[in-house]
Amino acid sequence: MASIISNALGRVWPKDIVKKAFIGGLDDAGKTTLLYKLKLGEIVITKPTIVFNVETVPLPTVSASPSRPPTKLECWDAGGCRILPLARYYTSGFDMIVWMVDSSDRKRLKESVEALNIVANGMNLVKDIPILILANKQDLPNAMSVNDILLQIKDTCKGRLWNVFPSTSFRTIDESGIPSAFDWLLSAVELSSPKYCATLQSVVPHPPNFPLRMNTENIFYIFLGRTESDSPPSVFLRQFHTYELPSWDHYTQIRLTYLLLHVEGRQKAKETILDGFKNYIANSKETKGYSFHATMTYFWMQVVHFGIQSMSKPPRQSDSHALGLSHAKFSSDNLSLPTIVDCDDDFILVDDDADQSTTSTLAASLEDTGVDKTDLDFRSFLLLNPHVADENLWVDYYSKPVIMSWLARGGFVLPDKKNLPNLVARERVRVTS
Ligand SMILES: Nc1nc2c(ncn2[C@@H]2O[C@H](COP(=O)(O)OP(=O)(O)OP(=O)(O)O)[C@@H](O)[C@H]2O)c(=O)[nH]1
Ligand SMILES: [Mg+2]
Repeated sequence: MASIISNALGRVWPKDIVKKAFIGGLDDAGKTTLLYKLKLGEIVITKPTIVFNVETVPLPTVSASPSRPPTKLECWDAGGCRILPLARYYTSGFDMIVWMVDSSDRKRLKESVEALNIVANGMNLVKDIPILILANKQDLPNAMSVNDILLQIKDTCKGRLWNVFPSTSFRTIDESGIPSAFDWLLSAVELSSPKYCATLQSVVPHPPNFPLRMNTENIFYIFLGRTESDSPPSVFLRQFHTYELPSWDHYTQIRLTYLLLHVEGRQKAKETILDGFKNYIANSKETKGYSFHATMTYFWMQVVHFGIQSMSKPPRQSDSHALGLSHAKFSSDNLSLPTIVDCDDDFILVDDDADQSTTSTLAASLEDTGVDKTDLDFRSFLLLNPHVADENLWVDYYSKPVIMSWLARGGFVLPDKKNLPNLVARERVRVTS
């Protein structure tokens, strides 16, 4: 009887989901302060933690997020001084790692990265779980930027889902950067779980540098729905080459851009996308009323590429196999963070991809396997980059007269409002005082 009542109550008031987080970092990084900020909503006076503080706290979320199943975090706040050498004995059964860096302590960044390396890579138990790096104490004037920290840490996190977010406990929760960071982390945890397809409704990350415009959320859900009935990548790419895609809308162009960047690497894909889109519009029956726009095409290529790089994770091996791709092509090296070069078309993220096989070869090889019915990585990409659903994203970068000019249509024109999204732009994601 008791169980019937508890089941019925469970349906009306679903039980909280509890995820387990390992909160690590050097001593003095601000781990305990964060823990009690989450627990009590205020700053407490801390002493160096000897072993662990363990508290279950409500998940801080971005207020604009649609409702997730109620989620709590069981946080294991590890003492930076004494526990890190012993961390390997404790880090089992965790769903995520939160790594805190004191952004104001430039001298100890290397030490922090080395400690993270021990925790993240020194033990099998946490090999696949996502890592959120909090660039903490952003309220201090000399704080290092997210980008400084990201560039130091990227090799340590290679091959897994990770991201760096700015944070401070010395602001209100809404202004602390913490909700966006944990939104990303929970999405990453869900994406790491084999069950994530069933919980899509609960995952709408909001990367802090791309706030969602009104209506984008609805379009985003439509996009997610479309991934379920998408043709396999091989068929889709073949249709692109034979000018037979069923539609030529924003979704189609984003998916094409995503697949081509993934498959060919940025340098080769740049050509395929610019020339290919131009030819497609000229030759397809579905493109009446469209004209090729070089700057817009380039703009979206940059946004999608930035999104792929921000995911910082190669497709799961099983997906690569399902897609009929060689593991070498999708090795984590290929998707490591890019180098940033300053060249004549703004700051560009560059992949030095050695493998430059053509898309049509890929389409053929994918088709040979006959097993590429899933397109999970594009779904993952959408989940972590919902802003790509916003067809008007260019408005933040270009004024209308510039983007509508003949010059911009015929060739690439730099934005007149702000730089194109790139790793450098992440620096601006700072907590303002
Ligand atoms: N300015 C600033 N100070 C912070 C912030 N977070 C924590 N602190 C301060 O940093 C110091 C260390 O904070 P703790 O939370 O004890 O650091 P911890 O990482 O738990 O340190 P251990 O327990 O020794 O590993 C304290 O003086 C905090 O008040 C922040 O966001 N901004
Ligand atoms: Mg502590």
